[in-house]
Amino acid sequence: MAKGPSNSGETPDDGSALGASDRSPSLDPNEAAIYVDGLAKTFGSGESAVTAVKDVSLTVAPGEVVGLLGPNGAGKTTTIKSILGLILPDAGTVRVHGIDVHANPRAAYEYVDAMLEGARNDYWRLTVRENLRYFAAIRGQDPDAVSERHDELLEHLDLAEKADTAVRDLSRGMKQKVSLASVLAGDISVAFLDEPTLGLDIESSLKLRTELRRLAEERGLTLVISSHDMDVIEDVCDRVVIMNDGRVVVDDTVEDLLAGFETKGYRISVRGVTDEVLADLQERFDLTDVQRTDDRLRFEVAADTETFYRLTDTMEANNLDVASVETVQPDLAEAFVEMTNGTRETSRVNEDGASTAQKAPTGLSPAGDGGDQR
Ligand SMILES: Nc1ncnc2c1ncn2[C@@H]1O[C@H](COP(=O)(O)OP(=O)(O)OP(=O)(O)O)[C@@H](O)[C@H]1O
Repeated sequence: MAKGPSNSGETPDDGSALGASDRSPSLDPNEAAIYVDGLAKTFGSGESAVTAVKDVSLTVAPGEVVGLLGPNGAGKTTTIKSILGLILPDAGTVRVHGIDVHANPRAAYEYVDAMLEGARNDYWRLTVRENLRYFAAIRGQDPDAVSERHDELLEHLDLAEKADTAVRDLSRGMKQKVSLASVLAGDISVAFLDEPTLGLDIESSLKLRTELRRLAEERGLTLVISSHDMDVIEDVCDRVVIMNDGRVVVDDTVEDLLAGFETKGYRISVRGVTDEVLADLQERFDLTDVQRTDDRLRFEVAADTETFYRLTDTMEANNLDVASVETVQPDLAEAFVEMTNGTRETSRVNEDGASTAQKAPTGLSPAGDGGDQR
């Protein structure tokens, strides 16, 4: 079993925060598996200073699976390394299961591990099982005492047959799974996984997603996953945190995030459209991907329900023959691009913050209640 919330007997010392923000995450620091409040970090000084993280607050409940996304340079790695105690922030509090990571790094380290850069953490000359034993041992566990759990892990990750093979002789996808198994071998309760499905074929990727959900649901493992594969995020994560320019710009369930896209799209195919009618439609509606073939016109249109009815009325009034209408659902990849390119992200945190917090099944707050993000 993954370790439960703080059993160290340590009482969080709220006064110890490094200039904690007045915008505190809603989950109690003792209840949260991960508690970050007002995190800030600038590298270098003077003209060459780079502010990597500006004022990041987030909480993750035990057993929750969160996707951490953002474009290059958004501040994800700095945030993760700060939670792991690898970077000392300029300001902010970071706790793992109630333990202040910077005041008590060794105690916090008992609970947390990370697979940050793919399959680099393993010893390629050792066999798969030897790697697991090694990583359990450096976490202070007797490898013989946990061998049954390791067998189970190997079984679930489809690595049992390769248990006695040297890691260097495995395929890239297999190495990736060994890397994950090594992180989990130490019986930690919080894991950061960077691109966990990289190099896996579809079947292995799907199996791994199922396994990650099982570990979260059955063992209460808390996971923070970053991936460029939005399908993985959609499949595995309860919640998505999107960072941009050193800040959290979205903190929401995948479902609510997509539901927030009021304007869905439609793909329409229609006959009998003259150039004049097309010009009129283009002036009145947001048509994209317009293609004409023979007598048929195909286009996409971004429209809420009301606009869609106005469009169908217009088409009817012009005696157009509608051949087909399909809805185009927004997906997470689209949402991500919009949230990190446009201005929408700031309004989402500011306007939706409170209501999202109520809707979220975990009862966690989104990215604080605005504060400096305004
Ligand atoms: N050690 C460092 N020294 C100087 N600048 C740094 C350092 N680490 C990160 N940065 C800068 O801080 C900003 C945030 O970087 P960070 O690595 O946290 O972003 P990221 O979201 O993880 O990006 P990526 O997806 O590219 O890994 C970037 O502008 C980066 O160049």
